[in-house]
Amino acid sequence: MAKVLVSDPIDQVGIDILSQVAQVDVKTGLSQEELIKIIPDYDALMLRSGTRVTKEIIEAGTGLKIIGRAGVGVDNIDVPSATRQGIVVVNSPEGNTIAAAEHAVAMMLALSRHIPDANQSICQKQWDRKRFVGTEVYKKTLGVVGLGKIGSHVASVAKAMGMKLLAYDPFISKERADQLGCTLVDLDLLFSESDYITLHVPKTPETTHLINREAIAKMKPTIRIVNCSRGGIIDEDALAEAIQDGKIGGAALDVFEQEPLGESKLRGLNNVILTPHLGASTEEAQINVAIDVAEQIRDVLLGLPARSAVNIPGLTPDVMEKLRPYLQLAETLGNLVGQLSGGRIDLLNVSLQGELASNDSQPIVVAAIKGLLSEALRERVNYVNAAIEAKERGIRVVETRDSQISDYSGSLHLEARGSMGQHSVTGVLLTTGEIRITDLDGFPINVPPSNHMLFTLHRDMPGIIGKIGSLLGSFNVNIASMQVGRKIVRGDAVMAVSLDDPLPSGLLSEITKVSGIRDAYAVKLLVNPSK
Ligand SMILES: NC(=O)c1ccc[n+]([C@@H]2O[C@H](COP(=O)([O-])OP(=O)(O)OC[C@H]3O[C@@H](n4cnc5c(N)ncnc54)[C@H](O)[C@@H]3O)[C@@H](O)[C@H]2O)c1
Ligand SMILES: O=C(O)[C@H](O)COP(=O)(O)O
Repeated sequence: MAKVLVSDPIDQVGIDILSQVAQVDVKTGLSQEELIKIIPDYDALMLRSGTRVTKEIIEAGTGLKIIGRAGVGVDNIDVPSATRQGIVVVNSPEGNTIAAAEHAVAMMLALSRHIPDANQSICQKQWDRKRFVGTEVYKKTLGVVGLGKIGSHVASVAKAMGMKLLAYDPFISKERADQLGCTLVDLDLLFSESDYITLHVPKTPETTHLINREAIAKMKPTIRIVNCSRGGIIDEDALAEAIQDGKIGGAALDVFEQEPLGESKLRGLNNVILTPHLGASTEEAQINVAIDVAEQIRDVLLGLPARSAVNIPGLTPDVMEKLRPYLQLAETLGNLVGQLSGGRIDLLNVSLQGELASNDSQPIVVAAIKGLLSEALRERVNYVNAAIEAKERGIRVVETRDSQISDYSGSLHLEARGSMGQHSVTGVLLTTGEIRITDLDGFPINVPPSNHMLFTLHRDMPGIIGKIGSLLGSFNVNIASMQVGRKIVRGDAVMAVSLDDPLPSGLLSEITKVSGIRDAYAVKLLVNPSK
């Protein structure tokens, strides 16, 4: 039975889903060393933002197939290392959107009406109404930085409260901003015109310290800043200084450069509200993310695709069902062209022809690369790391589509070029789902792939087929089927022979010595025996 480690608190509903297919161990608060020690035992890891999944943990997790983040941000996971190791990383992109957006709105209103300070004062038995006169958000300008899922919801709620909306998001269309009632502006204008700023961007090199001394200098002295996105988007020292110097009106932060928050100048300042990364902490959001991620872990452990993988294209089960035979076709052809080419490959051309050209090509291209590399990398290559392995090996992958080309309803053509020359193969799927190899190096053939195959390039002349047959017979190798493809009579031809047995060592070189044989290739393909 598969084993899943849950290293942060997640809702029981997630544990129940995982328990259908795996032994689930919940061990929270582990140190890096403890995690490194136990992770080799597990097939899957499920976590929130509390666990840092470093390169060392990933390298120790030799059995890991999937890491599931019960939330949005995967910045606590070394995704490139997971990808290199072929581990799928999944998250829940929408499960906590509403929770985080509502927290941002709550922070904005709490800042405006001094709610935490007023609460503290009344708890200290004071009745101070003068000190806590607030401001209304109605008719004030809110600058939304990042108009994605959370930013959009905040914008809609703010609109309903009568706020004017400015937005900065270089990746969002004017139409989308218009739909939300936001005016898209540049950052400088957003800084100078806003009464409130709310941040909803991922942490990237561009967004790190987006709110710094220079940015603060452009803002109104009454500005209130809310950050419920990621720590580090605000320069916390610059912010604390600006609050102390009265250069801004206030700030509410849910996320911090270091979490848990250590020594910080922000603690205890007037007009500053701090919460311990509570954006996603609602009952509803925790149920949503736990179900979303646990289901994906369960599916991957059962060999099904994940719907929200961050390091491979997410495929819904119905799309996967449709694509599965094509992935098998692409992998088989990739494996075949890789073995024909041998040596170092520099270029793989993947051409989707006919009806196949209308499919989502990315998984098909990845399957072809996986097949190509499987000779060298065996089970180390999978759908997650195939593209990165190809890149690291200097293999340029070019994809073309032509809906006009195919003789069949849809075909896949692969061409590999490398240190030992160039080879091409074409294959199709029959209506039964079976694969046919329909072309090899430009010669038309029609053969199903089989576990043991022999291909020759030879001169089309009398007697050559008989000689190959006798040679195979003399080594006790049984022929299952044989076919010759040629373009002109007595020109060049290819022979595709399916064998019941592997080619014994030494036989291939005997075959190449037969007069008229230009080249011969022994190929092993992984073929489902039922097909
Ligand atoms: N506090 C919490 O508990 C909590 C909960 C959920 C999400 N989050 C965080 O909130 C943030 C937003 O999440 P989301 O689900 O809305 O993500 P999202 O991907 O839907 O939206 C992010 C938006 O930021 C925009 N963006 C990217 N780079 C930008 C840049 N340089 N300048 C301006 N805009 C830029 C993108 O175009 C996108 O529209 C993320 O950082 C996420 O990790 C925090
Ligand atoms: O990225 C997220 O989903 C939020 O930061 C929530 O993090 P959490 O799951 O640790 O609450």
